[in-house]
Amino acid sequence: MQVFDLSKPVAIGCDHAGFDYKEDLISFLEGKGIAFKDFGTHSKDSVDYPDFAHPVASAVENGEAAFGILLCGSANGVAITANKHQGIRAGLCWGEEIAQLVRAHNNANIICIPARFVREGDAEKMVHTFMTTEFEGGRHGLRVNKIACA
Ligand SMILES: O=C(CO)[C@H](O)[C@H](O)[C@H](O)COP(=O)(O)O
Repeated sequence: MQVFDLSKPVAIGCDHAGFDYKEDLISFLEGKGIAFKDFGTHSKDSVDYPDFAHPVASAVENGEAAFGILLCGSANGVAITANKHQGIRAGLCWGEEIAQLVRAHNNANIICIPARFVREGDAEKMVHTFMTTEFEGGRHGLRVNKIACA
């Protein structure tokens, strides 16, 4: 099922801790024929996660990207950063069920993956689940509508 507008690229970014997983997820997207925009980082050299999380969040926020994938060691840094952006709902996911719930209940538009705490294959499964799960709306829509601050 296509949930996101995949005529737009997927925005993906990470820090040094997420670099290997980002490369794996890029291969995963390529294997599915899904376009992506890689916002870096491009090596395992130590960097600061906000420098990569902000551009990914901006791309999703301004409609340039279908959805976002962010990775760092714990995923807390990228999630906290991305959620500073209006219209961004970035959810920290560590398993397929959480990836399903963050879409179905929270209408998340960025998945944040803790590379140092999940297996690479599980990251692929979570991204697949995230991008194929529809938002349920209903009572969850009422709640999501209450998230934004004026
Ligand atoms: O997990 C992170 C932020 O939430 C980052 O990946 C950092 O890398 C993490 O804080 C660990 O930092 P380090 O410089 O790799 O020791």
